[in-house]
Amino acid sequence: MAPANAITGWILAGGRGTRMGRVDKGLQPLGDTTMAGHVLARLRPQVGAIAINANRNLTQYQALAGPDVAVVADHIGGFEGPLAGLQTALLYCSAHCTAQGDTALVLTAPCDSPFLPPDLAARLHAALVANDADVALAVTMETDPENANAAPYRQRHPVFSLIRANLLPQLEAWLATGARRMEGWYHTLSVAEVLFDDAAAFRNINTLEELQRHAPEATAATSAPMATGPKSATGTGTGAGSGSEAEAGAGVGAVTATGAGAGTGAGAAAGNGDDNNPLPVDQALRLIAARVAPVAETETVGLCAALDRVLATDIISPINVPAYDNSAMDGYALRGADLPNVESGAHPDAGAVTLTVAGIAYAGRAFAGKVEQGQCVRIMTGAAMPAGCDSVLPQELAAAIGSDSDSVTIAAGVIAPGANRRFAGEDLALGGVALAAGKVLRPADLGLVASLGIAEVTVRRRLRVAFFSTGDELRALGQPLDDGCVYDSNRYTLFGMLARLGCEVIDLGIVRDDPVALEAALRTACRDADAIITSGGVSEGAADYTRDIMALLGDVAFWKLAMRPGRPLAFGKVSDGDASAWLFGLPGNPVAVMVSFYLFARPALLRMMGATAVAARPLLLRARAATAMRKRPGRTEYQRGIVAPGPDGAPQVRLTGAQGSGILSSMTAANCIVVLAHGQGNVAAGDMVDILPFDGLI
Ligand SMILES: Nc1nc2c(c(=O)[nH]1)N[C@H]1C(S)=C(S)[C@@H](COP(=O)(O)OP(=O)(O)OC[C@H]3O[C@@H](n4cnc5c(N)ncnc54)[C@H](O)[C@@H]3O)O[C@H]1N2
Ligand code: MOO
Ligand SMILES: [Mg+2]
Repeated sequence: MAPANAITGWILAGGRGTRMGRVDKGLQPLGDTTMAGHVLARLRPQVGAIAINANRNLTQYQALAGPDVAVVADHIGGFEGPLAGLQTALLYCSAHCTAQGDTALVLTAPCDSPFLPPDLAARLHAALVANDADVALAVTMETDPENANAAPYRQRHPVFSLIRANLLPQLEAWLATGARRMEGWYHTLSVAEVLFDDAAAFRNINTLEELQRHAPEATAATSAPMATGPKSATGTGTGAGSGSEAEAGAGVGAVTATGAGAGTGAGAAAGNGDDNNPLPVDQALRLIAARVAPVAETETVGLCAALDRVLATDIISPINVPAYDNSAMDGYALRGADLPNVESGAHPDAGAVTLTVAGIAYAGRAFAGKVEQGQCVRIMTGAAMPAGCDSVLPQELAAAIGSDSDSVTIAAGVIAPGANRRFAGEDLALGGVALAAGKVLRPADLGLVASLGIAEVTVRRRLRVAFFSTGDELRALGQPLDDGCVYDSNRYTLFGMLARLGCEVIDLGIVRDDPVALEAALRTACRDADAIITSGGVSEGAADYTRDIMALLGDVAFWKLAMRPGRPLAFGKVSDGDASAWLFGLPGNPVAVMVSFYLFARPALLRMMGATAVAARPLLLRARAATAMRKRPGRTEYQRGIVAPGPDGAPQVRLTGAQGSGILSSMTAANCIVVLAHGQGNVAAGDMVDILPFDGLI
């Protein structure tokens, strides 16, 4: 078979188009066709077959490409980036390509690179064969446009690669760790780099402005004859990633960290989540945060019912609060210009003035007249400032009050002009954002909304979370405790943690280590819930079917995390027909289930509830260690602690005693978790450590 025939051209058009305002990039007009149209035209002569990998507007792509081109959506949903696109390519190839086994090859090209070289396939193929590599990818020499004197550097373009289709199992294993960057996976393969002279051929178009600018050139390019001719390949190596959006937007690494409690500290090595390379906590947090999204549905509820719910839309203040300038004190409203001049005399009485009381202003009953020079008004806290007045003398600061309360004497320097006056709108300004969407409504927020005269608010619907315990050894309350059995405590801890978060809970009970029962429970949970929390069965036990069934029903990664407790964790999406739910498979040990919940499930559930990233992040504080603490570097440890004021009044923390992950009493005794960072070693008494206080967390 001629090399070109063994190659399936795979146009990566499944991105979100984030940098272009979320438009479907491939369908953006460019010259005489669309961006994907150019890529198609340039790839077609180079390959045996061609397919477009798109996640939106599949019909339009089909119309653009014609009937001989397959249009294929990602196998895993959620716009997971080019590596998911590549997985789809390899799956597609195993089912549809004429070539199979060693000879089947996929050539990827992003839909936003309309100037790709006409000899891309030929040169990558020559290098792949010459080096007996898994992948051949394009490299260019680039110079820094900001610094003409800087040395040129090698730029790898992983989205322009020729890859063996039989690498599907390796790719799937890699994806199962949650990793999504093309370059990351390529580091595990043998890669041949091919240096192309024409760096401009790999330009990708990221903005509408660039699209317009390149239009004339693009039109010319499609009609130009295609040059061919392989050049020599260079060996394997590493380099920087391509600037293509397809790659940049793909990796979960592009998502900002979610947070506290991660504590990887300096020197956290990148792990992929297996036994030998446990995944650092912050990486797992990022992987999870990159996938979950808030539920879309909202509801409008009365103010009291909104407590602990998540605000769905900004609350814009319909009024100024306070609505009018008013007094902060009971006393005398006056004109600042009438105050005695501090400089006017050495004798304390020298600068005193006496003002005539012209009337009285109550909260809710304003003084209607105008205050003239030399006058003041007796005023109560909250009463509107009388016209002409800008300052209030608290009554206890008056030097003297006339016998009929008809005058008040003020000494020099007692108050400054403008004192004790509250301005209209100083709390909340008319038209301003009083509360922003994503706020978890607390008592102060209810009060603030009420101060605006607003009786109802729009909140996200409650999150529905199903949960169950797994394990044949578990007994429900009320059952006799047979030999070798334990009462199911995790379901009660989970109930408490979920209820505190304000979730609608669906308790699916204890599920035996039986594939049929586990599958039924997961399918039910998928249909009824947004998220599923299970405990147990995520480690390696011989009797555990949990992992197999989770994997069967969804795209679930089983990680080993660099943390203790809570080392094993399953996370992913399980589906039943159209229904799907995010699954958090927490470890069975009773402390591990809680730590994993607070660390991973809680922030993700809060994000799904619509809370802002900041609200979802647990708060870490510092406290002094009262005693030494043993700690092994290379994993984050979550020890149970009791924090209290030390001899100097500053927070001081001691451990609760035995820290085994089965010792639930360590959690009940604790009022905080001591978070010992990934890189940290033993802690000496007196060292400062991070703590996660339970108040606010649980
Ligand atoms: N060979 C290895 N063994 C284990 C590893 C490992 O990495 N390699 N990890 C250990 C760690 S760490 C944990 S944590 C556990 C997690 O195991 P599973 O998630 O598979 O949980 P189970 O085996 O089902 O149960 C563990 C433990 O917890 C008790 N349990 C479970 N559910 C409940 C419940 N609802 N209420 C009360 N107690 C429960 C269960 O009886 C076990 O004692 O794996 C280690 N092993
Ligand atoms: O997660 Mo396990 O609890 O570390 O013992
Ligand atoms: Mg187990």
